[in-house]
Amino acid sequence: MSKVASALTIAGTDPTGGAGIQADLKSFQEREVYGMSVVTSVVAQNTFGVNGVHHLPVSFIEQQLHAVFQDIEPDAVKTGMIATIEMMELVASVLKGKSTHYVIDPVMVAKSGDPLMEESSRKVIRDTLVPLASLVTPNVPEAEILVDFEISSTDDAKKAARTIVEELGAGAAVVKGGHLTGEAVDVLYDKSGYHYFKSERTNTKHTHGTGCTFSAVITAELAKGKSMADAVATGKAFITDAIKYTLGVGKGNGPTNHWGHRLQGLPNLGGEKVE
Ligand SMILES: Nc1ncnc2c1ncn2[C@@H]1O[C@H](COP(=O)(O)OP(=O)(O)OP(=O)(O)O)[C@@H](O)[C@H]1O
Ligand SMILES: Cc1ncc(COP(=O)(O)O)c(N)n1
Repeated sequence: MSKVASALTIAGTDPTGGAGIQADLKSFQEREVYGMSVVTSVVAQNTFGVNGVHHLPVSFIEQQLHAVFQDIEPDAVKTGMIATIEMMELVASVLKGKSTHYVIDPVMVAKSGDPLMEESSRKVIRDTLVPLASLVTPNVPEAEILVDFEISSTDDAKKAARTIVEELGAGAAVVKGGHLTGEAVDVLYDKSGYHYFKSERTNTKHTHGTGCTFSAVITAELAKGKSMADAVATGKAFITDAIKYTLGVGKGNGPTNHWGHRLQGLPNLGGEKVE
């Protein structure tokens, strides 16, 4: 019997299921990868915003990581919300020297504007975790913090992606264009050069958890042995449909539709296309 690919997410929670660990596990499942999760912070949030954050003790995060790695070696790992320097150092110590694919979604601030990473940790992620990553997936504000310059165009995003690889030491970087205007263009830079992933911009407020889902799908594809460019292409196609076929769940900025990719041509299965 061939072994199913497995992926581990190390991240914070969203009890309403649209972002964080919950979105990651749904994405792994949709891509037919066995999903595992280690919780860093329990977040009381919904589609309106964040009401409270409870960081787990670092020793308990370590115990969870030990439980996973003692038993099931994941084919790929992704980190999302890693709020404190101590948590970053722990994750770095566990992943250092491992050949497992490692995707960092450097979650800093939720779409609602609520902080998910301590201010003091924002630069530290550059030195502790970024050099260990196969791929870093910042949005524009996160990339600006990592590279220390302003990003207001796809050209700036190109420069940022290259800087994250050549100066900060990541294997690859994709700077997402969700926060820019015009078509939604994501720029990947890896050892083979630049790759562009473009889609129409859907006019919707229901984009809670887009970054989590995008990076989780990429992680799942890497776990299955896909190339970096193919994995990002699948992530982009998946998130485009997940945004396009809105679910109408939640009273605020709703979650994306993890079944969206199944709905192409079948718009009555539970998602409404945003026109
Ligand atoms: N309105 C939109 N229409 C189409 N694609 C979009 C839209 N907004 C974002 N995207 C795409 O969604 C993915 C995630 O990008 P985004 O910049 O929103 O990430 P993010 O800010 O980290 O997300 P989040 O913080 O909500 O998890 C990218 O592939 C981006 O191009
Ligand atoms: C635990 C956790 N991780 C990541 C996000 C980012 O998602 P968004 O920016 O869409 O709120 C979030 N809200 N919560």
